[in-house]
Amino acid sequence: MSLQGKVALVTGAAQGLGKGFAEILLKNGAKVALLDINEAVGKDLKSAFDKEYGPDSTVFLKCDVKSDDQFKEAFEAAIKKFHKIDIVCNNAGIVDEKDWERALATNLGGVIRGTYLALSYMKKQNGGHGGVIINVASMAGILPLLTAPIYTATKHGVLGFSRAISDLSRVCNFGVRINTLCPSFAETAILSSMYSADTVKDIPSLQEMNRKIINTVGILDVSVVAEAFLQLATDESKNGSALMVTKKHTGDIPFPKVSEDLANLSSMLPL
Ligand SMILES: NC(=O)C1=CN([C@@H]2O[C@H](COP(=O)(O)OP(=O)(O)OC[C@H]3O[C@@H](n4cnc5c(N)ncnc54)[C@H](O)[C@@H]3O)[C@@H](O)[C@H]2O)C=CC1
Ligand SMILES: CCCCCC(=O)/C=C/C=C\C/C=C\C/C=C\CCCC(=O)O
Repeated sequence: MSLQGKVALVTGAAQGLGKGFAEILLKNGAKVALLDINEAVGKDLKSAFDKEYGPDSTVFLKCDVKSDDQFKEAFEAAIKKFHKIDIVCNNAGIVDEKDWERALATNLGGVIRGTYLALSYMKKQNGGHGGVIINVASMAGILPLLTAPIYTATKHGVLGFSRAISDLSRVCNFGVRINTLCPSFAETAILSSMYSADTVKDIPSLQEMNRKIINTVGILDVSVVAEAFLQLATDESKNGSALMVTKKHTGDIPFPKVSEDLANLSSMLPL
């Protein structure tokens, strides 16, 4: 699928991976609605993008993904500006092991809200013309990160929700592909939480353990994760994929698609 003339909406777009996703979309000819809770950083990024891609290629919309109202208003403002939406990336996420309800509402709640809103605008049954949703989980959606159990739970939730809703979208012919991105550690501000009291509380040995984990698995460049994101957006054979991105390998996690072949269900369960 060519991105020329397509319209995308990215949450948590002001910095880090979201900024990388927005930039690769712009480089490939899409227009992008940049949503973020951080207005100052988001507006600075919009100004930088204006110089490179022209002022009509992006819009910055202040939006907290924890708020139904703000999220809906942002979708409406994006459609008012660009007249349609083809691609939605639910990327905003935080680490907060102390206020676990905030972490859950942001990481999992934000993805669920964003996915339902995207479907309501894009699915064919509502008069939409289809599209693609990319939800950002993490390798911590597949493996446990012992220093961040709440974060791990939210990302397992993102992956589970995305797999189920993508099966539903496929079986019900919504015309919307839904894929999940599962990166390992990448070079962004969120990594500082690996060494902060919010994550490791007052157990210094866990900080050392985090250092060892990161030294062992390495840190990805944002551009590598952005290329993987681009695959999920443009490759129309990717529908219900969960793409893992590590220093060694980028590839689909080989989950079975049970909804397409219920006949193999019993062989997958210990019944
Ligand atoms: N950097 C990494 O090592 C990895 C990050 N991820 C995930 O990638 C996503 C992006 O993270 P990074 O770019 O690394 O972090 P980051 O901290 O650099 O960027 C996160 C962005 O989300 C925004 N944000 C936070 N709460 C928000 C809210 N309630 N509403 C709207 N925007 C909000 C922030 O203002 C910020 O611009 C997150 O979901 C994270 O869990 C996944 C795997 C690895
Ligand atoms: C709490 C900080 C979160 C940082 C962002 C993030 O989501 C990073 C996740 C990376 C991996 C998490 C999963 C398990 C950790 C253990 C081994 C990692 C093996 C992955 C690999 O690269 O081979």
